[in-house]
Amino acid sequence: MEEKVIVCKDLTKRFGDFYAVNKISFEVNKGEIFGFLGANGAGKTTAMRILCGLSYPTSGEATVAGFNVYKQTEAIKKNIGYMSQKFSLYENLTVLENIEFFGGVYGVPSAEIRKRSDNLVQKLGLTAEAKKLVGSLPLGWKQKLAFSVAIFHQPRIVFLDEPTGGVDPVTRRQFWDMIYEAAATGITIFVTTHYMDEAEYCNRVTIMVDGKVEALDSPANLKAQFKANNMDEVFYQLARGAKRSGD
Ligand SMILES: Nc1ncnc2c1ncn2[C@@H]1O[C@H](COP(=O)(O)OP(=O)(O)OP(=O)(O)O)[C@@H](O)[C@H]1O
Repeated sequence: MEEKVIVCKDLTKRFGDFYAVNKISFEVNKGEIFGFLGANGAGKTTAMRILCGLSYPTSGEATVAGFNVYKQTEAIKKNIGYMSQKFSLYENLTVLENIEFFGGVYGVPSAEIRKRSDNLVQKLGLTAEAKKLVGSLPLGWKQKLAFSVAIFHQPRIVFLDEPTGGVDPVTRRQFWDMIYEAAATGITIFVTTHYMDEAEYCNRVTIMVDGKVEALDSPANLKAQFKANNMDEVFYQLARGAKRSGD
């Protein structure tokens, strides 16, 4: 049987009488690339924050890497990586200093950090930039480095919140190669995106509308189910009925 690394059952988050996340249920398998889609305000960030151990649900159940989102948030944080377009690296530290800093935060021993960081800058083709400030790198490189840093401690799951926002298509493609490589090593990828071509790269995709999971399947099955040529059409069919407007 496939190992489930995220299990959610009727997970709900209420702010006053507003249901930001409304009884969502799904399971994510080990090594899976799980896309989490929805229009602005659908509830993706709220759900993701709960799964990262940063916020408590109002009701429902969830475990992440086997740990309970109500009682074991510290254990969850140790077993995940997180990256978002907004929260990235320290611009005023060099490439190597960022790797050292975040490696340390995530509890990787110093000798191991040194060993792995050399390999990493080499693999990224950043050897010449290793001692340059991250602020001086192009956005695409920053995002690739941020992803590498987010999985530096070899977490069970990495949460990516719109990781490729604003990045050009070629670099996005390279970014996805890195995602595939990480998934092949057994790291589970939980990713939100607004790019529908990226949805096609996921093993399975969830589409949230107004706090609820309206669809969950592989891109191929979703396209068949909605008689659509691409994920853009699937998304449009589901999201056009949304009550919550974007910001
Ligand atoms: N702390 C809060 N208090 C009240 N309402 C909130 C709070 N956090 C989020 N919301 C509301 O919950 C809804 C879902 O927000 P959320 O940020 O999870 O959506 P999202 O799907 O991540 O959207 P986006 O793509 O814009 O980030 C929104 O209507 C938002 O205004």
